[in-house]
This record gives sequence, C-alpha cells and structure tokens, in this order.
Amino acid sequence: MQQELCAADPALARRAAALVVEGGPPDTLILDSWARCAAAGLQAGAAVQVPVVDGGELARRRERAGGVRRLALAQMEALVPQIAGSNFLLAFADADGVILDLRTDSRFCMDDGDGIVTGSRWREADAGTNGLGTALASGQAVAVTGGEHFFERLGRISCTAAPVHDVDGSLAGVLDASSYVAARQRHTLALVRIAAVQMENALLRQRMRGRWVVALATRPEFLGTASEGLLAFDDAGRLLAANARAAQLLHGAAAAGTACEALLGERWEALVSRWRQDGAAPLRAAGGLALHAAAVARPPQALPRASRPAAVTAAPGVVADDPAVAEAFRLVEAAVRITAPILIQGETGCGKELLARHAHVASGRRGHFVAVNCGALPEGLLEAELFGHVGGAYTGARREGSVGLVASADGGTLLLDEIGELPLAQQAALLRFLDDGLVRPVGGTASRRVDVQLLAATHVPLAEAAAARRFRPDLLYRLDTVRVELPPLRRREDFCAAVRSVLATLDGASRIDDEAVARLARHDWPGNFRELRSLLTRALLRRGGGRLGLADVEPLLPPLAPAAGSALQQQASERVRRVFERCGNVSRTARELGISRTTVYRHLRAPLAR
Ligand SMILES: Nc1ncnc2c1ncn2[C@@H]1O[C@H](COP(=O)(O)OP(=O)(O)OP(=O)(O)O)[C@@H](O)[C@H]1O
Repeated sequence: MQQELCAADPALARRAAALVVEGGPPDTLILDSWARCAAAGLQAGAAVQVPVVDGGELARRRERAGGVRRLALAQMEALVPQIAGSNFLLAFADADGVILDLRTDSRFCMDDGDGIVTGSRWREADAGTNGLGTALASGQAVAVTGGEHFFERLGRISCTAAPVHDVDGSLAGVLDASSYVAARQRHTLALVRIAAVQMENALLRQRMRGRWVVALATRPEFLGTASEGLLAFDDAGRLLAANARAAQLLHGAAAAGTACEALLGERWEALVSRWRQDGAAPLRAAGGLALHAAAVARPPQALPRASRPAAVTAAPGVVADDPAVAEAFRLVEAAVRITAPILIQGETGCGKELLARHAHVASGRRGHFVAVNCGALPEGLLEAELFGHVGGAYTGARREGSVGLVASADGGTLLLDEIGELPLAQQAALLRFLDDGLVRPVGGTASRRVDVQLLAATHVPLAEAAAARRFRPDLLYRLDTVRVELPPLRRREDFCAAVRSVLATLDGASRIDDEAVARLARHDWPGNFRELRSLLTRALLRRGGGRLGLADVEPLLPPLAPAAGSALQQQASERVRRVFERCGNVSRTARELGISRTTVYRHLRAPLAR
C-alpha cells in the first residue's frame, strides 16, 4: 500500500523515505490514514486548509457537548501540571474534530498560520493525518509525529490524541496534546489515554445514574484507578453498559442484556447482599479470572427500606421560592439518592450549610451530619482531626486515640466547609479516601471502610484555586460531580419572602411594611442571610416589636450612594420584571414577592437598565 500511495504523491514518497531513515516506516495506523487522505483527494505538498467555524456555531457545539466538555476541561486542568514546561498545547474537540477548548503552555506558539485555534476543524478530510482527526477516524489513541502528518506543513508538530467514547460506543469527542517534535515527551500518549479513559468512566457513571455501577479489577488496590473496569446493571442484574477495560477483563462476554451470573459467576442477589455489607467482593469471573468487584453506585431503591427517603420538603422557615434555589434543592435530593459527592458554591451566609443539612435529611441516612470547617482547624492537626489517630500518635494526642471527623459521619453525611482552605497535604489524603472509602488513622496501619455522603462547600470558585495550584485538580474533579450554585440574597427573586420569613423566626407577631422591604432590597447584603437576620434583630430591638417601617430600617443601612442607589433600584426593578415575566400577571407577582401591586406597577414602569 505504501508504494502505491507514494507513487501517486511525490511529497508523500519523500516523507516516507525520511521516516525510514529516522526510525522506521510509519505504522499501519498512519498508513491507513494516509490512504484515507489520498482517497479524499488531498495532496501532501499542498497548503493546509483547516476550516474554522464561526463564533455562533462554536457556542452551539460547546453547548451540545455540555457534560462531556466539563469532564474534558477538568481533565485538561489535571494534565496541565503534568506536562507543563514541555512547550505543549492541549485540545478537546467534538466528534467532528472541531476544537472546543484549548490550553497552551505560554511558550507554545503556532505563529505561522498552522491554525490550531478554537473552532478549527481537524477532520482527516480537511487536515490530513493528524492527532485529532486520525484518533477520530480510527477510533484509537494515536501518536502522529512530525513527518507522519499527511501535510508537509504540519511536519514540525507531534500530536498525541485519544478518542472518548460514550456508553453506547459512539464518539463523544477527542483529547489531544501537541508539541513541537523536538519537545515531545514519551509519556504524553499514556497521560492522554488515561485522561480519556477517566472521561469515559465518568460519562458511564453519569449516564447510568440511579443504576448499579460495579467496578472490577484483578487486584483490590486497582479499584478506584483508571485501570478499573466498570459495569452497569439494572435492578434484575442484567448488563446495561461496560467500559472498554471491563469488556477486556471479561474477554468480550460483556454484551448488553447478559445476566450478571453469566459474567461474574455468582447470583445477582448474593452479590448485592455482599456489596451492601462491604465494598469489594472477590469472585471468579466466567472466564476463570479472579477478580475483585465493588459497587461504586447503587439505585435509590437499593437503600434499606427504613432509610428510603420520603418526599422531601424544605424545613419550616427555609425560603426556597427562587427558581435557582428551588433547582439547587431538587439537585441535591437527586444526588443523595446515588451518594454522588456534591459541591456547593455561594457567598458567605447564603445557605450552603442549610442546603447540606437538607441533603442529609433527604438522604434518609441514619448516621450523623458532621460539618467540618476546613479553614478553622490547625494545619498540623488537621489530618488527625479528619481521619483520627491512634493513641499517642503525636505529642499532645489523646491517649485513647480518636476516630476522627470523617469516621464519625459513617452512615451519615460529611460537610467539608471552606474546602478551598484545605492544605495540599490533606487534599491528597482526602482524595485517597474518596478513591477507596478507607480511613487510615494517623500513626496506625489498619484502615477502616467508611460510608459517607460527602458535600463540600466553598465561597471561592475552586477552578481558580486549581489554576493557581492551591487546589488539586484531581480532587476538584472528584468533588465536582454535582455542582450547585446558591445565588446571593441580592439576586434572589424571593427576597421579600426571605425578609418576612427571617422576621417571623425572630418575632412571630411582628410585620414589615412594603416600603421597608423595598429599601432592604436596595442594599447589596454581602453577609447575606446572616446580615439580614442581624439587621432585623436590631430593628426589632430599636422599635420594641410590632410593625417595622422604613424609618426603622433606614438608619441601620449604609446610605445609598446616588449611583449605587440607582443601580440597586434598577436591580430591584429587574428582579420584579423577571418574576412578572415568569408569572405573567401582576397579582401573582405581587403575591410571590410579598409586595403590593402598586409597587409591582412602579417597578414595571421604571426605565430599563441599559
Ligand atoms: N433559604 C434560607 N431560608 C431561611 N434561612 C436561611 C436560608 N439560607 C440560609 N439561611 C440562614 O442563614 C444563616 C446562614 O446560613 P448557612 O450557615 O447555611 O450559610 P453558609 O453559606 O453555609 O455560610 P458560610 O459560608 O459563612 O459558612 C443560617 O442561620 C441559616 O439558617
């Protein structure tokens, strides 16, 4: 085939000859790709014409890629420190080869029009043999080095790319790391391949939410790593999906619909009851291979009957009428059914802990709710506080030792508040725990399996902390399974209801005028609910109870700067308009916001912000 190709294209013939001199003829993956390019009518010596989609199309493609793209971004973050300094570029492209996202080393510059930009499309039919296009066309991880590119112009680059498959086997995208040939590193292909496998595994877990997902490995210590096999089963133990590693471990027997017993050599009910008691179960697969299997996710029905969550409503006094807040409550209720880690982001005092407590109630877990403020524990003792210690493990340690905060939440819920403050060393220990569910006390050798619903809360965006190397991207990726954003009070549509609810918890007999509420809505509440509660308490004390009016709250608020005042006024009007657009009627808007219809009309008439 090589001769035929080279006879038809002199530029390709030169390249093939040079490759033989450099280190051997191109392998079949590359030759097959050259054949596809030649069949598509490409000429190796011609200029590379890489098409670029416009901004609107790029935005639509990003939107379509949704969850897969988020997984890719997390993997790219994790890859950056591993190949930093090697003059590289990382790209994630969709199944058409259109680059959706790029991360580049500051020293990597394609300054002469090679065109590796977001929106550029790297299908073989356009760009010839190249990492992204050839991984997509072949469905395999591939390294395309220098002269192996079909077009001569791309001969300076080395690309390593791995396709990412969805659970149904379709292509979900492709990850690529490229560098100049001289700067390439031998381990890059392995890193990219692992990142792609991790994306595939995360996709499988996402798609199979609410199902049994079982991890398989030849040794227990491989469970929780990128080399684990994953199988998803329905309630009756029939196979729904398998990742590539599981298919390999089961010697190709992993066809959808196959009964668990035929695959894992044991009755489904027996395995389920073993998984309920302990994480991993050794077994002998149908092919005779000794394997370890652990359930890593289970359906809500699989919870013991007594702990199955009833229909959940927010606790009395909790205001959750704002659509974003209501959605946050719904999301945590769904996440706890499959014990997925939850990351709550929001400003101080906006209700992160309250939402975490709601998650605990919704989960029906019988263990304790344990909240840990990661920023408040002394750094030297943090690991022992979290994971416990054996007696006398360090100077000042309790003689009888301690189980630690993580183990004290066993069977319950653990909230790691201000997770962004967790020092790097403890981040590594936490990641280990998330990977294997084992708690290892400081100074001890024995470990203990602990089952917790994990929530982490932060007021700083963790992606920024990860970019600044203060937070491990791999930990971020694990915690960020379900992310919930709680809006600050000043942006909540249920602001008026929040004021009235907090007031009712302070003094059930007191009331507040619309005018006073409108004035409160013009403050920006950096302390959110905590600040609101404190201000209303002071107002009630000043007045001695009864009905709060504008004169009672005005002196307690910072004066409105004229510009800020009008900005906040506009904010309030926008909030009313948003609710009005949703309800479509003034009376309902007034009821929902807890203000009079006249006030609604006034806001609707206010000039629109530019
Ligand atoms: N939706 C709500 N309805 C009523 N009260 C609320 C609501 N959200 C929060 N609060 C009250 O506000 C106070 C602060 O809430 P919480 O401790 O959950 O905030 P947080 O975001 O965890 O704060 P921090 O970031 O400072 O830890 C609590 O007293 C809580 O009861």
